[in-house]
Amino acid sequence: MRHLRALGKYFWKYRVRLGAGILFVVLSNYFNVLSPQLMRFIINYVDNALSLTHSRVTGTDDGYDFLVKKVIGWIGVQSNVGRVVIIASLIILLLALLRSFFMFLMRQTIIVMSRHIEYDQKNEVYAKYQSLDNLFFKRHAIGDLMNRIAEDVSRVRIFTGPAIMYIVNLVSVIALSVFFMLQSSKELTFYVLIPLPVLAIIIYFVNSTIHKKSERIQEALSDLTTNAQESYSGIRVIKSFVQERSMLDFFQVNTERYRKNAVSLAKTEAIYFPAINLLIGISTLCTIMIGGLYYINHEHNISLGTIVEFIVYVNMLTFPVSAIGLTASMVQRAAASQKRLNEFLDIEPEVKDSTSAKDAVIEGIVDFNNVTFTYPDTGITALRNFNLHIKKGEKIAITGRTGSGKSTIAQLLLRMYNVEAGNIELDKTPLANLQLSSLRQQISYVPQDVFLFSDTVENNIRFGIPNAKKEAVVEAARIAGVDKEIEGFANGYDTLIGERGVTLSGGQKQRISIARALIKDPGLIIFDDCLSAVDAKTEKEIMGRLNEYLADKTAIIITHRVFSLLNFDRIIVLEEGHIVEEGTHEQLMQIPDGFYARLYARQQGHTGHQ
Ligand SMILES: Nc1ncnc2c1ncn2[C@@H]1O[C@H](COP(=O)(O)OP(=O)(O)OP(=O)(O)O)[C@@H](O)[C@H]1O
Repeated sequence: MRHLRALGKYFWKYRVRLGAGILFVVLSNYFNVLSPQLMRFIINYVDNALSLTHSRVTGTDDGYDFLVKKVIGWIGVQSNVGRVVIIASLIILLLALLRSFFMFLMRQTIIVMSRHIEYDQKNEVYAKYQSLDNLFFKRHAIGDLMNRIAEDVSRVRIFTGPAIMYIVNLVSVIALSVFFMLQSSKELTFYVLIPLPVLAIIIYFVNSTIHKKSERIQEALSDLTTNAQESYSGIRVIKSFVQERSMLDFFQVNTERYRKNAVSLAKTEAIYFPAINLLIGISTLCTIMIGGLYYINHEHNISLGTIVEFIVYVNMLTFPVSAIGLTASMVQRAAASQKRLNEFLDIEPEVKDSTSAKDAVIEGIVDFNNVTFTYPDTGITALRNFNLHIKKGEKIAITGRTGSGKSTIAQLLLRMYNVEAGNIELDKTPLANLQLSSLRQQISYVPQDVFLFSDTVENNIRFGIPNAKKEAVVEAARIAGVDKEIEGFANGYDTLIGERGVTLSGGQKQRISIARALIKDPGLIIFDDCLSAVDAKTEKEIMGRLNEYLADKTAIIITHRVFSLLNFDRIIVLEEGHIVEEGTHEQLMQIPDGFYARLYARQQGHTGHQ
């Protein structure tokens, strides 16, 4: 429960709505509890008037609300019994209308408030995601992250909306009806309420069972969703490896678990409502039986009207009391969800701006000084005492075996992680002293694994510069060597990419992603093996155009293909996180049995005929 305290700021923000909502709930219940009193009046009045019971009616004006007293005073002057009945009935109808009107207002305030809070919370969670670093995303599964923004926030909304409404309703309906019951007859109230503690105990136990079972269902459902999600995204692999059957079997194991839990929950719920109805029925029975006996024996001022009044009160309590269990589980679930949200919102990203971080124009001087870096999640040391100094405008190529630490250099330059030992400087300023947004905005990075959004080609290219002109988009596409293909699409640059649009080839995706980086026109550019999916001839052409574009820029190109690196100022060969060969193409070719020379010879053999 204490976790829900975090919602205090939202309740404060929407205090007017909340306050009005609570008032409307109370008012709607107030008008609701007046009608049984009028019923008592009508029955007693008729009973009296017809003298059916030889003037045994007693207590007719006891315990009425002052408003009811006023109404009775007003209609009591009528001489005709039929008119009194009709007018009183019309007033009961009016009370029902008033009640409904305030119920309408209560939904308009409390439920609307809950939607506002939901909106604010979703934005808060999303903003937090954006501020977190790579490490967080490595440690959490996508499904789990999705759940926070969808499932947890909506469970909390069920608390801020319906649950709060039910709680206020329950408290006010019990308080008001018990108050008027006591006004009417203390003795009868006592007997009518006897079953209630039993009811509360049953509700408590059955509800906690329901809660546990619902949690299990939720877990099973979450596994099921993750399972389905993976199958959809990996459908091509599943089909090509002919694993449909085993995936289906696996899915069925999950659905079976879900079914078992759901059936078990349905069985428990099947006991819940009949049990509540039985106890409420017992209350009604007590009213009729004990009230009847009092009435027959002229005891405790009980009239026929009082008995009817109590029956209506008992029925009035049925729904709110039977909703106790549901409300309690809404609160429990919301508390569990809010706990998860609080834990998440309290996470401090390891990579963040220091107070002294400044916004500076990056020229492109790079220094790695004795950098050692170990990935915190895997414990793999990707760079060891790594030193690299790049002058402004220099073009550096990095090659080396897979896993030798090439991509890590890019990740560290973008400050996706903090280094463990040593330091990295840009333009002779330690990375930690540069504002993260400024740093990342001024470095153009093309990652190894391309990601394009389900949007148009044009918007994907201008992603980093949302207001870039169309000409700039086209120019970036031209340098990246993908303009002709885009123009060949039926909708050109407006072609939609992704699930609802065209499926691009790996090479096309890579080049659009390059265009996205080029449009930023930065001082420092990093390409991480981003031409691996294009053929050697296209790569050479693109490299040719890039050379022009890169003239005054610092560039780091990570690649496994070395034949197009001839013009590079320096080529670096990495092995297990440190440099093993370094120099120009000519210099590296001189190293007998060197990694570069062998790689070059091998690739020349493959590409010589192209
Ligand atoms: N995000 C990560 N979390 C944990 N370990 C990682 C991560 N990225 C890389 N590693 C590990 O760090 C080492 C260096 O990886 P890196 O990606 O820098 O190599 P690479 O030379 O770029 O390889 P490739 O040529 O295959 O892209 C590898 O052993 C890899 O398993």
